Amino acid sequence: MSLYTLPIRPPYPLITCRVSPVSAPTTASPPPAPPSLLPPTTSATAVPSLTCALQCPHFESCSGCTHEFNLHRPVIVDEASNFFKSLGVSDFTFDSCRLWGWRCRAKLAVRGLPENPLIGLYEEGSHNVVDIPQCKAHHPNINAAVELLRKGIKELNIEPYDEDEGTGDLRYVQMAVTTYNTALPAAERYRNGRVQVSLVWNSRNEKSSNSDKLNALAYFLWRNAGSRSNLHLIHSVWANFQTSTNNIIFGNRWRHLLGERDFWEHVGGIDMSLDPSSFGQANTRAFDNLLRKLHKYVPFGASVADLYAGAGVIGLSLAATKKCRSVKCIEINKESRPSFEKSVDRLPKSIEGSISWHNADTSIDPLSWLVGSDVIVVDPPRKGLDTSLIDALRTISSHKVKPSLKGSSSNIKEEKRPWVLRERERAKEASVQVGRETISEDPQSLPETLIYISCGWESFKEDCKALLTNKSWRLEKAHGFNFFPGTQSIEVLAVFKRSLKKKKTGKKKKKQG
Ligand SMILES: C[S@@+](CC[C@H](N)C(=O)[O-])C[C@H]1O[C@@H](n2cnc3c(N)ncnc32)[C@H](O)[C@@H]1O
Repeated sequence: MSLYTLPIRPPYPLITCRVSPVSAPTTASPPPAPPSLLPPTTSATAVPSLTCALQCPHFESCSGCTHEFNLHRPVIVDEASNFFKSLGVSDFTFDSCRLWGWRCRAKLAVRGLPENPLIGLYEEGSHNVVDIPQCKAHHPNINAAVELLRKGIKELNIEPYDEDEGTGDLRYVQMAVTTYNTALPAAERYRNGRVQVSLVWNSRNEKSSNSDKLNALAYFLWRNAGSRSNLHLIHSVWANFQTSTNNIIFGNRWRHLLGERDFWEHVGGIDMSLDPSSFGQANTRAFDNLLRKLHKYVPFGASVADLYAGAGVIGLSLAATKKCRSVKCIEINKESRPSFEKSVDRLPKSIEGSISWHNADTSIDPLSWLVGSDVIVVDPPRKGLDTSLIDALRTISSHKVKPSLKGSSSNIKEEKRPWVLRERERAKEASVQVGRETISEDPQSLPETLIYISCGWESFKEDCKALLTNKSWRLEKAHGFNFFPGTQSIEVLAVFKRSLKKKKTGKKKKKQG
């Protein structure tokens, strides 16, 4: 196959259908369904479910999607709506977002043989890899890049990884699409996204014996679809080195091989740099919708703590759009730091507040991150909030914050635990401060707003109940976003307000009359 015939255009139109508040879509037109995939019915009543049907040939063999119909409204939306209603929030909204071609970031296993590589996801409950060349969730250019990779593996005799033997060259590939291209009209950017390819190579480093093959594969991709080719599909090629026999996809060593080093995306009103080693949201457009909704709940000039921050996209987006007095981002993965630093450099120069990023574990000494901020944003992994953070949030109202002589620290019980002191010291050393530290936050203030962004519905429900049971917080708003169409997962944005204790005045009520 000639490379110039690779499908860079989506086989189906990219459609967004928006539903808010919870109701059926009215404007979506479906992708043309391959006849063989249509359910055996022609009745008019079947039309609504087909309107938003997945129509993917890999459905059922691949574990990526679990639901074929009504992509615009996962069943869990009803449950979420009822859950929030039971907690007093009856105006839960759900944004259906883009239904096909939404995944801009995919990690795919590479198995099989050089002449017949399998590039895809594991079959449910097994380690058998299913090839998914026509995945309907992937941005179409991820599928195009996968086809090019497959061709390279065959031509260059690259050995896919053999899990049982621990042998082979290529273990996984991460494909991430950037739609940041200011040379194109805005309406064309998504469709013309370019792919950053990260090859997870089964060797310790770039000097290992199979590194010639790695370079040959990288050059193959670049020669055929890099910036000098007619088909500029590949943004860059990276290598990650991993020899461990566990299930962890990435090793610690990353090398940029070809193409642009920096990968930019425009979300939440800012330009954001994302190295392949940093966490990035898979559904870029839906994330942008969520960020724009989130902005509404943060007052201008607020002090914000962004916990589980990754490269700090939420915090930086708030710093730029809400002119925050201070923003501190807390993240456990040190690899996210360079992306944060590059993104800060692109913020408008007019931003005057203090911005910092801390390489720290939020579960250790969480109170120290909460005090001094007006708004806390948490965006934990699927397992939800760390117990120590929930405890700190639940008891925060009872912490007495007295003015200290230096005015620089709160009077929360003097810390003596050595591991906490060590973590504080380490986090201090590994932090990045931008802007004026002196105008930062009011060390006496306690947060009044908690914004919880969740990708794990079950853990969210537990955390939500835990926050509400002792009445330290009340739920004010909740919104859902279709981050993962084809699955039963949704992303939730929930806004909590801290219940302020009523002061006892000591005055007796005057008797009437
Ligand atoms: C769902 S991601 C969100 C990242 C970021 N908010 C974004 O949207 O790009 C969760 C992040 O939490 C980080 N994380 C996990 N456990 C953590 C912990 N105990 N302390 C701090 N960060 C943690 C992960 O490394 C990951 O970057």
